Amino acid sequence: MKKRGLFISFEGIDGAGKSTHLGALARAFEAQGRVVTLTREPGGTPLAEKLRAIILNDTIDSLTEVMLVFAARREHLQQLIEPALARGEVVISDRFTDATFAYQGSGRGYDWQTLLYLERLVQTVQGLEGDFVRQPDLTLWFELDPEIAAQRLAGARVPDKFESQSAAFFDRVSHGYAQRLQADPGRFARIAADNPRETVWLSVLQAVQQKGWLV
Ligand SMILES: Nc1ncnc2c1ncn2[C@@H]1O[C@H](COP(=O)(O)OP(=O)(O)O)[C@@H](O)[C@H]1O
Ligand SMILES: Cc1cn([C@H]2C[C@H](O)[C@@H](COP(=O)(O)OP(=O)(O)O)O2)c(=O)[nH]c1=O
Repeated sequence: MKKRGLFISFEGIDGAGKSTHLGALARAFEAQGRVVTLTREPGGTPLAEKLRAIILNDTIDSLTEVMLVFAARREHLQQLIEPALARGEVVISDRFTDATFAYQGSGRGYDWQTLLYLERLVQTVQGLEGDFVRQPDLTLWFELDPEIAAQRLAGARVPDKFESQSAAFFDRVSHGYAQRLQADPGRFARIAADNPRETVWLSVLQAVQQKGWLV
């Protein structure tokens, strides 16, 4: 029998440790016989990757940025995520829509209500029982003090447009994630990302096991 598709997103401020564990989670699912699509936002398709390059590197007005992010998401959903879920795969995405609320909404101060409207518009997809708004089945929120994240990133890689933002910006981004969790607590698992890598990995595994998706 075909397995039900699963959609998992990784969220948190830059440097929180998401990329460190994405591949390991994919391998854990593959070891238990699941087909995994590993992807990221902005990006995941050729067009969305082109938009990513603009979003991450160009200085653009905040509404333009929001629309590019959502355009990339629509393309990503339609071309990659929905087909993979329909095939019964596990889709693991390095960021999804919560990042828009955290970065464009709380970080940059873009109007939250407009983001909610665009989210509904862009993420409405067709299901067997009618249209619904696609959200991840589980969002792993890597929670880390912005000061620690900045220390980890210093020297690790050349910062892009967002990574070079101030600690105050990332404080606001963290509050944005907290607000998203409050609005839909059942979808989130909080990962204490200030722990050593091995402990963080066990928290990731435990969150997925608690859902009954891995043994
Ligand atoms: N638990 C941890 N403790 C210390 N350093 C870490 C930990 N997890 C990741 N790192 C390091 O911190 C940096 C940022 O991690 P990364 O996974 O790239 O974060 P993100 O994908 O969330 O931006 C990398 O240099 C990584 O090796
Ligand atoms: C998905 C998304 C990402 N972003 C930002 C957050 C990150 O700083 C950046 C790219 O994320 P990420 O892939 O985590 O960066 P890296 O490859 O350097 O680890 O895009 C937004 O501002 N809004 C969004 O909706």
